[in-house]
Amino acid sequence: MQQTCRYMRACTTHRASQQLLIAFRPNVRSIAPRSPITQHRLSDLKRQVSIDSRFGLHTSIQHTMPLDRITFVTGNKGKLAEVQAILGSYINIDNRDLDLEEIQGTIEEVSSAKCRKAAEILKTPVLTEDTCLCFKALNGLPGPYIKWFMKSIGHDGLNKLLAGFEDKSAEAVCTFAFSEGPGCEPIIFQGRTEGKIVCPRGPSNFGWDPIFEYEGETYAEMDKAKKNSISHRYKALEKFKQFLETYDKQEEKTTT
Ligand SMILES: O=c1nc[nH]c2c1ncn2[C@H]1C[C@H](O)[C@@H](COP(=O)(O)OP(=O)(O)OP(=O)(O)O)O1
Ligand SMILES: [Mg+2]
Repeated sequence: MQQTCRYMRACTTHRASQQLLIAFRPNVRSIAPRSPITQHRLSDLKRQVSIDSRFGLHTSIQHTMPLDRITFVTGNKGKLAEVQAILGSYINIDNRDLDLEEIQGTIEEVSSAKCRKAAEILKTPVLTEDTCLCFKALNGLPGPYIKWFMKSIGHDGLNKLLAGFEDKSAEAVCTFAFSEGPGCEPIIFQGRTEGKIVCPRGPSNFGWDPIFEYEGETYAEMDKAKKNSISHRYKALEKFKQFLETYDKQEEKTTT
């Protein structure tokens, strides 16, 4: 289902500013569905906003911006192909490859930081993604640092990391972050698939696919449609799709 919203978006996460805008402009709606707006008296709101403006908080209104397309920011062709296959019939996907800094931290922190930066640069709704591969025997490492491990030690080295452990189980974790634009706090959608680390089997055209086995088949051995129906990425995108549908309904309700 594609979305065609015909109202303006108030690009602010500040609750009082949202309420004030809605009071004055019937065609302005909050863009922060996760933060319910409480009913304040308008005078209180005005006072709060003027107090806030002394501290430099400000509200920007973007022009009508239908959420019928989204920019997926990634330099990874494998990710892009899967996102297009899973999400392409729900929303139009543009791709940009930006060299975004990936900070150290929890999965959610890394993903949110990437998304905030992308929204600031592109000034448009953005989707970013960060993938982790977590070995149980190593307490979740390499986790978000899997890209650097892959580059330096490859499939063979990743297998050797687990040589001294009985437990070869691993979890693939996919974390999407969506922001509606600069200053809009990212919303996180995560999917996890459990598998185990094995010697490489199948074509080597996407990262660690050949060494991640799920129910007897590596991701690389699987037919693409099958991977896209059980993968960490699929599970995360299912949550994002639900969000898009809920969001669409909320917006329809507020425009009638
Ligand atoms: O389904 C997957 N199957 C196999 N390998 C995968 C998968 N998904 C990501 N990968 C690899 C790519 C990169 O080596 C690392 C994640 O690092 P990550 O920073 O998220 O990806 P990236 O830098 O290639 O692209 P981006 O521009 O979106 O940050 O795991
Ligand atoms: Mg990356």
